Amino acid sequence: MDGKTVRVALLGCGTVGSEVARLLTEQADELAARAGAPVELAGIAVRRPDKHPELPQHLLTSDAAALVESDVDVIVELIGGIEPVRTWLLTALRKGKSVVTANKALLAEYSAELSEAADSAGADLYFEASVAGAIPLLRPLRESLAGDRITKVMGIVNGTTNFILSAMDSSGAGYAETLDEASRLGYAEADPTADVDGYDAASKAAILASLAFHSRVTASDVYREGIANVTSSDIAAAKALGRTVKLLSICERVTADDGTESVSARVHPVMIPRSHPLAGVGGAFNAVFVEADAAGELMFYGQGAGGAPTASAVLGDLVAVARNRVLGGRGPRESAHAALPVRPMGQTPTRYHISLDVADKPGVLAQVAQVFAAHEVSIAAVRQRDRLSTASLVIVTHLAPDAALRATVEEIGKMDVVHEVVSVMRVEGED
Ligand SMILES: NC(=O)C1=CN([C@@H]2O[C@H](COP(=O)(O)OP(=O)(O)OC[C@H]3O[C@@H](n4cnc5c(N)ncnc54)[C@H](O)[C@@H]3O)[C@@H](O)[C@H]2O)C=CC1
Ligand SMILES: N[C@@H](CC=O)C(=O)O
Ligand code: NA
Repeated sequence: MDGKTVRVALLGCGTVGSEVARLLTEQADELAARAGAPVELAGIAVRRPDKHPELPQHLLTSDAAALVESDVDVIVELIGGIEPVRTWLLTALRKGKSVVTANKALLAEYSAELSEAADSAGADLYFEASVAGAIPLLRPLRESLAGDRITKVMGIVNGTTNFILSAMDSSGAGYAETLDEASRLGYAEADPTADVDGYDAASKAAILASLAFHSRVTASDVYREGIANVTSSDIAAAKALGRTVKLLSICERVTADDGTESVSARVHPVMIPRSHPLAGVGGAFNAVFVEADAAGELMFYGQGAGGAPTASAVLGDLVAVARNRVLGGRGPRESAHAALPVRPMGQTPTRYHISLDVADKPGVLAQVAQVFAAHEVSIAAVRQRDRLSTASLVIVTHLAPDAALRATVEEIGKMDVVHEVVSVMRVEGED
């Protein structure tokens, strides 16, 4: 062992923090060998020390701010949320302490400020656990693909919603009971509306788009729809067409006709063919496709949530920052030099699947088709099935600006011949 001991402060000891504490203790010798110096857990900030008889009592404190200011080299932040964590981490970075965090909500809004603080003091800011849990994804984007031009990053990055959608699809299980189960298993956020309303996936999309396109994309730049409005009708409509419903984060480099580039970053439910590789990603697993000019298509797959998988990514970062300190170097800095603007959702090209119950009489299909034509939306496929007095009409469009598709759906919903708009959902993964 050649370096001096790296002293670590752990902030938060819940689902992920408790696994980090366990692995740090159990694997101390291995971690020291990999880092080049002993990695010592110097203190653990918890809200109520008396509630943690399982932890070494001499390490516990309820004063996280004081622990941050104490003689430690690295802060591992696993509390979550914006404040007071943001202030503590800025203080730590400005004093040259390195930070490892899984806090996507914080990074998606304040990564510029945090990175500047890290740069000015020569400290490291690592956050592999913040997106897709255990899956090595951010370091491949930041480092392995630094020589390529990434065009798209698309995937399932929220374990809780994937767990719920998989259950709805396979067993028809209810939404609320499946969400409770996801919380019990440690997948859901402290406030699970962050998962089901798509905020968590939007934060992750912001982090992914920023890294992939060397730009600054914040969570508020990301178009967001969660799964709260996904109904059993949507699931059934998808099944009837050999598709399934997934909540995807989609980050794309969009090139306009005049050659100018922008970034589209969005989170919403989509229908994808059952044959698509993302369709088979079940439970709390995550999977992300990356497309790059030279590399072509890459797929990253693994456990995206849960204590131990997330702790794996945290410890990987911890070894990296400890090694950097031992060797006297730093990891890669934030790279936002391309500064691409964010394209509004309305101008982003998407495709829709629309299921309608319409009056079963001549000319209805032509009337519906006229509305599409009026909005310059071209239809890729139509399927009609007659029932007693109504017909079911399923329409899949070609790519069109999302605003035009929305306007089409709104107008169709108002037509007298349309009895019900049964399901409307964007489509991905088809030619
Ligand atoms: N659970 C998961 O699967 C994943 C979680 N994350 C992120 O990791 C972070 C931690 O998540 P979990 O462990 O799931 O949350 P958790 O809610 O289980 O743990 C957070 C802990 O922080 C403690 N805490 C709150 N305020 C504190 C304070 N002022 N001082 C000391 N402790 C305080 C809470 O009492 C709780 O024990 C969050 O940022 C979350 O978004 C990231 C990837 C996956
Ligand atoms: N709540 C998140 C946890 C991991 O980031 C999820 O469900 O994916
Ligand atoms: Na990860």
